[in-house]
This record gives sequence, C-alpha cells and structure tokens, in this order.
Amino acid sequence: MTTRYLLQGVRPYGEDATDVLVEEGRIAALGAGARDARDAQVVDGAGLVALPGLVDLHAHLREPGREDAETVLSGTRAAALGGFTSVHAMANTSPVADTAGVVEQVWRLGRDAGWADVHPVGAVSHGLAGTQLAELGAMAASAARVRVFSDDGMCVHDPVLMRRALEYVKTVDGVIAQHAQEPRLTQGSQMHEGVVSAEVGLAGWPAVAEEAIVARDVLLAEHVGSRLHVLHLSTAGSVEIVRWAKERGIDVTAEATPHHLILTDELARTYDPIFKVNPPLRTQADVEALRAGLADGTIDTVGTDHAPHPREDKDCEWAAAAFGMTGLETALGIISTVMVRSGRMTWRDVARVMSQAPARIARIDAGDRPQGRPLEVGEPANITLVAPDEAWVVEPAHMVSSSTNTPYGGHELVGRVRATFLRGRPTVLDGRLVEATPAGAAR
Ligand SMILES: NC(=O)N[C@@H](CC(=O)O)C(=O)O
Ligand SMILES: [Zn+2]
Ligand SMILES: [Zn+2]
Repeated sequence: MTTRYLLQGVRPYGEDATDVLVEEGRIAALGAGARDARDAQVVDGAGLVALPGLVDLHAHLREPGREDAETVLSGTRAAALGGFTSVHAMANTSPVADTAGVVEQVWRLGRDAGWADVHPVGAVSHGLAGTQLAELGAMAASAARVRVFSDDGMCVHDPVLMRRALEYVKTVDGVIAQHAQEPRLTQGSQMHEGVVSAEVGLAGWPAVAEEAIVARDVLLAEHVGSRLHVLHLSTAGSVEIVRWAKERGIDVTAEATPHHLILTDELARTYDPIFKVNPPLRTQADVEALRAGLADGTIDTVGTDHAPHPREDKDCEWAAAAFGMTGLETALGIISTVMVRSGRMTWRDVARVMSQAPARIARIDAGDRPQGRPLEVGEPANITLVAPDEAWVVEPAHMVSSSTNTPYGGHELVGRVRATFLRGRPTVLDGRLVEATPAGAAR
C-alpha cells in the first residue's frame, strides 16, 4: 500500500487554507473530508501555497551526448527541487533527438529516474540542419508520444521547411516551437545590439532578428491553420506581434524565460559570460514589456530554458563562452519575486503560466498521466508547495544540477519550493530531495 499524505493547512492557488488528502496517487479529499484521515503522514502546510505540479516546456537535459553538463537523472532532480513534475527535454543533444529511437531513449531514462515526467521534444529538421524534415510522424507514434517539435538552439529559418513542418504537425495535433532568430542578422552576435554593446565593444544582436521571424511565423501559422509556439520572447516588439496575432485569431502561444523577466544587457558590462545567453538579455524597456505581456496573457508560459554548461565552456572570455544559463531550481523563486510580490500576478496566474498552459500546449493535460490539472478531488496528486515569503540566497555550489552556470549566485529571492509530489509520491519534502524514493515508484 502506498503512503497517504495529509497536507495540512495549505492554500490552493494562494487562496483559503484547507487540508488535502493524497491517496493512491490522487487527491482523495479536500477540506472537511480530508480531516479524519487516519494513519496518513502529516505534512505541515501552514502558510504554504499549493500549486499544480509545475510543467516546463523548455529544458536542456543534455543526454545523450553531454553527460558532463547534465543527465536526465541530474536534470530531473533539479526539476523536482524547482517544483516541476514534468519537463520537456530539448532536442539539441548528440545525437540529435530527430528519430523515434532517440526520443524513446530519453523518455525511458526519465521513467527510470522517476523524479519528474520527461517529455522529449522532437527535432523539426534532420540533425537540426534546417534542410530536411525529421521523422516527425514516427516520433509522434513512438512510446514517447512527441507533440512538441523544435530545432531549439537553431531557428527553422527556411520558410518552406517551416511551412511543411506546420502542415505536418496538424495531423498529430502537434506544435512547432520556434527559436526565432534570423541567422543572417546575428552572425557573430554576442549580446543585444544597443547602447551597451556599442560601449563595451561586443557584436550586437538586433531585436529585429527575432521579430522578423516571429512576424513571418505567425503569418505562416495563419496561412496553414496550424499551431505555433514561440520560445523565449525577448523583445517588446515580439510581444507586440504576438498580441496582434492573437487579436487576429492566429493559433499562437508564446513563452518568456525567468531571466528575460529580470536581467538586462547592462550586465554585459561585467564581461562575465555567466550572463551570455541566447536570445540575449535586452533592455529594461523589453523586460517591462515581457512582464506586462505575461501578466495580460499575451505570453502564455514561463519556460526555464535551463541550459547547463560545464565550467570550461563558461570560464573563458565572453566571445568564446557558450550561450545559456541554468534555470530549473530558480524559476519559481524568480516568478514569485518579480511577478507575484510586485502585485503583477496572483498565484492562480502562476499556476496558469507554469502548469496549466504549458501542459495544454504540449497536449499532456489528458491521457494516462495528465499534468497541469486543477487541484480537485479525483485529479492526480501532482502538487507543488511553495513558501511564498521565504527569502533565500542562491548558492551555486548547493545546486543539484550537474552544472553551476546560474546568473543568480549570491542573489536573494523570495518564494521557495518546500515540497513536490509526483502522482502522490513526494520527490521533495522540507525543501530537500527525498532520496529514499525508490526509482520508478510512480510508474
Ligand atoms: N538558451 C541558450 O543560450 N542556449 C541553449 C540553446 C537555446 O535555447 O537556444 C543551449 O542549448 O545551451
Ligand atoms: Zn533557443
Ligand atoms: Zn533552449
């Protein structure tokens, strides 16, 4: 028999306190019905916000190929600690996840690890080369049931290939997740093109390189009648284009990363490549536009773009360093600090952008292991408990990701994950991984 848990005094969506009884992997009772649960293990949830388990549409778990940076195991441990019960693993691995064989391998590694559901993203093009469509149908039909396709790291820049990909995924109700970057406008680019790039002497990356692709792709999605998801929006102009497209009825969704909601290009003055990321950190005006877009629903999801890199790829001069920063363990703290404490969003909004919307976009909100479901009786007990007022200092050395390239080392965040339940089984309790968890118990 599996353990029953009584989460006492938690606040679902940050609203009125109640008790939640977790039994047989599901939410068995709420409120008065939960109170007389005998022999249940009690979790003191006083003051904690209960959210549906977080869903990340955008993480780089690096396996296969760069196990020195991260593995499915280490990455999903980081995910659990960050409050996630489901992560999408990007396809820019080695070999690339462009066949049924590779996506099944990643999916199986996730199952065996047992820390969070792993949904592999399938590549759009063979080898991410941008010329030939990958075997999208075979990946969709595989055990991994791929629904999100992306060449992330690379842009699907050929409009004919993009059109074909959008047409193809309609047959499986899939979505193309685009890394919007016109490569001809960003050759050699190192940081946002603007005042700061001119002053520090690093090659600029113009906002139009992103916006031109976002504009093209919403029009292609409209023409084809297919679903488009735009990854890591970074400019005010991109937010405007997505807002326009939604008003027009185009089936587009969009993502913002935590770092683009808090950091700016001013940080490049340090020449510390910890701040080097793709797309680049932009201006304060862009940050403000992204925050407004997330709050008003123009931007549908927060995706971490967790991009671990080993020390040797970051401890070098700016121009030689890899693009990317880790994010799974700090995402909730940043959204809490930037969006909730400032009054821009409620915890119900956080549940929408970090759980419900990403699950719906990836079509994992139904089926045998649904994610992003409401906190209601009968639903799977995927639950994240957050201490909304807990201040904590990010300590890179204490992170469980195999890589330590976080830009937030030494910074204080307010709002911390205290517990994560994956189908009724705690992966995190008291802010720590539950190591005794038998791998795969949630199968
Ligand atoms: N975001 C990054 O700076 N890097 C990502 C690729 C990507 O998301 O485009 C990576 O794979 O390292
Ligand atoms: Zn990308
Ligand atoms: Zn990415």
